[in-house]
Amino acid sequence: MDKIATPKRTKELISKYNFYFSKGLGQNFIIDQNILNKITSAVKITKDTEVLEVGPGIGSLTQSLAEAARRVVAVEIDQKLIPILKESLADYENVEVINKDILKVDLHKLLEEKFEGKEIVVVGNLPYYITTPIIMKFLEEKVPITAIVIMIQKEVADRMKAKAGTKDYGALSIAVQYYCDIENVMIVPPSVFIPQPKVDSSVIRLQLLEEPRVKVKREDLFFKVVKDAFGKRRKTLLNALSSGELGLSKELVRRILESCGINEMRRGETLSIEEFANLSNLLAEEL
Ligand SMILES: C[S@@+](CC[C@H](N)C(=O)[O-])C[C@H]1O[C@@H](n2cnc3c(N)ncnc32)[C@H](O)[C@@H]1O
Repeated sequence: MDKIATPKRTKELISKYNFYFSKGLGQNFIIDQNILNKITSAVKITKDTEVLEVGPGIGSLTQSLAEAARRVVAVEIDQKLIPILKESLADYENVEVINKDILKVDLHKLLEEKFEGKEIVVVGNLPYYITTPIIMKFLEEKVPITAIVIMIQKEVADRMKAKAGTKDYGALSIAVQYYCDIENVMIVPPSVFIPQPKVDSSVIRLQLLEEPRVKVKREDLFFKVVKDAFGKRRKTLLNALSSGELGLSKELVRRILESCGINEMRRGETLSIEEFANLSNLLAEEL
């Protein structure tokens, strides 16, 4: 079948199958082939590239990916889309569609079963209601992937990229920057989707680092310190860390901050990822 990313072809397919959009599943389909071409080129496909696509919808992006990549496995939760995908992807022998919730998939098993594993890239115009859980699942489970190329709400992309001391900087910035380098691909207006979302979207490429950006003694502790520090943004570090889930005493927090050379009156949002690592490493020795 020829390319379906035009308003006319998309509407034809949707009406042929009596498909109705589910807002709850974050369904906004791209109807502009140029955008799909740019996403596909951001995947930086080589002869070894295998793609795991999250949420193929009616298969518009899947078509472009399948033309360039060695293999595409697309995981779609909505059973109503499966017959449409069968039709739109009928000509692509290197595509497999799996009708599952990506959050419930055993990713290591899936990758092992479906791919050769030389270079796996996760790609998706993600359902916005679960963007962060999806990305964090891939990162935290340490799935052997090279990169993640995703379209997400611009506001969420801004938070991922944010640097210390800015208003967007938070636990999400640290979590993503701990595992990845982040590259901007483009900003996408609502007009290229049906139905149109209310906000701008961003396409970004997360390039997985070979080693996390900073060395930490205990990863769980590092992320707990980050969580507590940002939990109460208006509090000083001393107060935030001594009233957080870690249950640390003021005396201990004061001593650790002093050993790290961090002023206790600073707020979590001013600490760099290196400072958080330093702090959690000293704490690891005391707990
Ligand atoms: C924003 S749409 C993108 C559709 C298509 N890739 C495009 O760009 O036109 C998000 C897609 O993710 C699917 N989806 C939502 N939640 C999902 C989940 N938990 N697992 C897998 N797919 C999901 C939706 O049904 C929808 O098809």
